[in-house]
Amino acid sequence: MYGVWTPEQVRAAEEPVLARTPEGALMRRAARGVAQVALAELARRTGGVTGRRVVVLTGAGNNGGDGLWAGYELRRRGVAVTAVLLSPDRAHPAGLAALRKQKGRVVTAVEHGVAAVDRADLVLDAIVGTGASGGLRPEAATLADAAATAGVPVVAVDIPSGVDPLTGVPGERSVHAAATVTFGARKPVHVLAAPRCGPVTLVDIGLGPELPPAPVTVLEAPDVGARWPVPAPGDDKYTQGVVGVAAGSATYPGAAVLAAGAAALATSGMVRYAGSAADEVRAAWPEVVATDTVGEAGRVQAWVVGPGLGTDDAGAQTLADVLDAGLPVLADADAVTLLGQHAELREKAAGAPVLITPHAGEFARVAELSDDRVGSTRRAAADLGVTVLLKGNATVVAAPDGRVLVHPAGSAWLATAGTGDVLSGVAGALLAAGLDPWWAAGCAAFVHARAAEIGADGAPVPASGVQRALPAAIRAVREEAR
Ligand SMILES: NC(=O)C1=CN([C@@H]2O[C@H](COP(=O)(O)OP(=O)(O)OC[C@H]3O[C@@H](n4cnc5c(N)ncnc54)[C@H](O)[C@@H]3O)[C@@H](O)[C@H]2O)[C@@H](O)CC1
Ligand SMILES: [K+]
Repeated sequence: MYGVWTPEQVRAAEEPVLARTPEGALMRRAARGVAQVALAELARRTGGVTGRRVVVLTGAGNNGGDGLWAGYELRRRGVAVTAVLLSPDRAHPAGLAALRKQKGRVVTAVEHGVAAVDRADLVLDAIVGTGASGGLRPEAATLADAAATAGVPVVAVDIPSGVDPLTGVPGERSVHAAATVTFGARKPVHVLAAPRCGPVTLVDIGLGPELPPAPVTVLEAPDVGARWPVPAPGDDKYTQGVVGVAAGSATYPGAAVLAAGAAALATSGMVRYAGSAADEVRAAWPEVVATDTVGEAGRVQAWVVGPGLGTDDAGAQTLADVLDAGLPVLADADAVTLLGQHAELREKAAGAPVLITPHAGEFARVAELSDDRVGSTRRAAADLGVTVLLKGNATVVAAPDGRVLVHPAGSAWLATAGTGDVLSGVAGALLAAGLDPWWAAGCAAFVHARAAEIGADGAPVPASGVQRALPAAIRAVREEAR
């Protein structure tokens, strides 16, 4: 796992390091890291570096300074470098002088910049970094658009300009980077808007000892694989955790089949099903023990409740029964809507080991959702007293105690009907196996996204295909944990 820090925290950590290092040393180190990635990209894409053309889109602040110093490093390796100054009188003086001394070309008129971009092999986006506010201004946007139109790859310095460093929300016009080089610590944009950043390289500038505990964690395959519950020699079907699924209806049996099947594939304990889709569940998954009501279901260690449940009185009663059982509960879909509608259900859930898994629309029924998805999820978890998993291309998970993780999906194949039901089955099975809700949510989100990639393999995959790929995904993360 690795951490992500806010731009404000990174700035605060930089201060003491800047104070004890010679002037400009940090920026030089950052710039060398940028140049290294740029050289590797040039070599990979064009087969060489000497004589290749790189354009540095240069803003007014230190991000522009990084770009100019990177341009200087590239000149020293024989690259033809053109810097386009967006604020000529505020360009970083030392960086500009260094580039000029190495005979780098410097232009200020946007049309000259566009012409240079059109002919470039690579563009460095040093327009704006963590000092950003809002989307790109018109001149910068014209240059970024020129790179996109000409198909010239962009390496972003620190962050893709025009994308909010804290929330990852792109402004009206912003940079699409093929790769990003960041300094000192990863920032939220790198995981919340991962597709905008491309692969992120982290350059060490010595901030480590000055950084506070990471406010956001990102899980990696070994973290998930090492925690995935598998049977030990002394286990039987009960000791590994029995998960109950109260989902689906005669009208929507699919949700029940997807959730119960996913639970059966996720862990090797036992799955019980309670609801009016019992026949369909039994037909698809003969190993699931199906009954018509929660009361008849028998003992379980956790409940999955909500997908296809309905939001009528019967649905509310089922959710109340499940919450009254005092076991870990995964509440999804209609169960989230019901929580939004009934204060007494929210009271039952508060402080209990409950995990809710809303998409943005469902989230808005239980809490306020702003552009700051991490902040909104953290607040919702604290206010509701439950662990919250906010779905999206980047999944955000927050526990009431303040722990937050983000899982960037890596692909968008999960954007299809029914995948949420699969996720709820997996997360519920992990709750039944004894994982705490935050870990259950994080591990489920990870394996779910991996299953989508495996199931899709380059072509759209339906939810049942994601479900089928769960064993391969679990196998892969367990393998990586070895
Ligand atoms: N503090 C340090 O010593 C280090 C800073 N580093 C770099 O410094 C950056 C932060 O530098 P700054 O604080 O100077 O801020 P930035 O360079 O990110 O941006 C500030 C400037 O950009 C302009 N600006 C803001 N929003 C804009 C927008 N939407 N479009 C166009 N221009 C916009 C502002 O007018 C301001 O002059 C980091 O991202 C990183 O690249 C690195 O060199 C590492 C060391
Ligand atoms: K940038």
